[in-house]
Amino acid sequence: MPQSPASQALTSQERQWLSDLSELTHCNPFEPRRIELERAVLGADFVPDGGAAWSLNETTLHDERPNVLRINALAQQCLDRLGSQPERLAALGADDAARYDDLVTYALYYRHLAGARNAVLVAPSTDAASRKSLAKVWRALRDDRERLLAPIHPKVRATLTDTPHVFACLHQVRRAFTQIFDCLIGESGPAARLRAQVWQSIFTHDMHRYRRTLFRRMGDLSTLVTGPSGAGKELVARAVGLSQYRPFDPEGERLVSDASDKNACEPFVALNLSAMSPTLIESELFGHLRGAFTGAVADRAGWLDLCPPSGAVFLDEIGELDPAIQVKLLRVTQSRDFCRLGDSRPRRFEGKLIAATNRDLAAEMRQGAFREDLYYRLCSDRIVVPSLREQLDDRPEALGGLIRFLTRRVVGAAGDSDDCEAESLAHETETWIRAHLPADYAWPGNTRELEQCVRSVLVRSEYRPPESAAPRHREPWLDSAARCELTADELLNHYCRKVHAQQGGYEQAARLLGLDRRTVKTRVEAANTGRDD
Ligand SMILES: Nc1ncnc2c1ncn2[C@@H]1O[C@H](COP(=O)(O)OP(=O)(O)OP(=O)(O)O)[C@@H](O)[C@H]1O
Repeated sequence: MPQSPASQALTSQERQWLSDLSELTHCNPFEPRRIELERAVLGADFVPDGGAAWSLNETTLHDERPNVLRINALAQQCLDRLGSQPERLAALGADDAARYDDLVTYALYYRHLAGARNAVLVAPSTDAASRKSLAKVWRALRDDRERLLAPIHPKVRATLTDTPHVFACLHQVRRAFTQIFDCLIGESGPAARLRAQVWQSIFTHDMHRYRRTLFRRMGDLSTLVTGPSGAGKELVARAVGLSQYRPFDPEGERLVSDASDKNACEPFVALNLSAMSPTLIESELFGHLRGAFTGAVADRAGWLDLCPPSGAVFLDEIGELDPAIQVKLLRVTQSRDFCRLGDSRPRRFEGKLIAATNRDLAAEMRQGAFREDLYYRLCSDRIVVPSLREQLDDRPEALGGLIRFLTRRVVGAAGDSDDCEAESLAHETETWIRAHLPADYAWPGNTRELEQCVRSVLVRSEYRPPESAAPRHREPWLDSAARCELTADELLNHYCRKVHAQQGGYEQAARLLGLDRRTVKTRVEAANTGRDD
């Protein structure tokens, strides 16, 4: 068997390039580091595309980004070159073989799993037709991988990951990417950081370790999603829940524990605790035996029972949970055990628990309204969802992108004429908002409110904000200006920021202010860094 360090099969340049590509395949695609790795892999071929991290916009789909297309082409060239020299592959040591395997995995992901046409593969419930497509993709990927790895020395090849696990991981990556990239939209810094947090909650910060061992254990960690109402907590929970690892069974050519498994429910079940009585919550979660309470006419399995190992139960508004049920839930988070109402036989919860709240759970805990031990069980993996206001403070232009996304959803854009309809509604809504709402409007209902605003403009050509949102806070810098406490520079910085927020872009603000775009940007950034209001 060839020894790792002695292997001369790769030149040092090739080894470095493969190492960079390997890092790229294992990094969080929503962190700025991903862009740096693209730059390292592409060298002079890298094209700056303006983004600090991947985000959805109307023109670029993730697998159509120019840098991704270039990396794909380079990966294919490298595969062709090494493939035409099997004697070099036969001489690879274990470390180099692992690097080469990452190249193969990368190329096969883009060949077989990425791309809009394969969206059917990642749908949560799998019908017969999509199972057939999945089996077809599996066979193609397996055969390609076998062929590409065949020249490697058998003993070295045995150290590489087995193909079903590779396929299961790639499928999971595809599902997670779709859930995060396509559903959690927003071009601001806080929205980008949210996507990165969600990816990390699924795969942790170390994808190597995740693929080696953690993929089996993530269900043991509960996730807590916090943030204001309507900001997208359920969307985040859904993204995490639907992106859990599902092993692949090569015999049955299917992902294990899919919705067709006996007794298993859908992989993501959401319960809104604030809308249910304590008895109903217990019965829904834990299940009950016949006669356990008035109205329990038959035995019933709870969602904790029905949830498949790769699924998730989402408890919305966890802050409202009755103290007696908190105790039972604590047991589930500690030992995964629970009993049905009226039963003493312990049962096991196999899935993942995700909870959300818009309350300050730490404060509730200090006041004794929420159990401390349960709080600490839940908060090891916490995702904080930013408010819409935070997103717009960071980047006022993000409003346009969000409106376009929501109008497409409202109009249901599917073809060219629907697209035009959505575009015109988006324009109408944005114009209305900029003309009628203050630039610093608080959006107390967050993205949900923005969606309502889109609908309202569609129906009534106007939007009436809730009364509670009407009183606006007065920006402190205006008071400082009235007291003549600001320097001319500070005054101009704040004024530029206000105009920029109202106009929604640097270009427009520069026109109105009679300044050049760069000056406006510098002054807005100076006002933001000062953060004195
Ligand atoms: N980042 C986002 N991208 C796309 N849509 C979003 C985003 N955030 C929120 N939405 C949309 O806003 C609405 C409210 O989202 P969601 O129900 O997830 O909020 P929530 O924080 O769970 O609210 P609540 O606290 O009231 O339960 C949904 O229609 C959702 O699709």
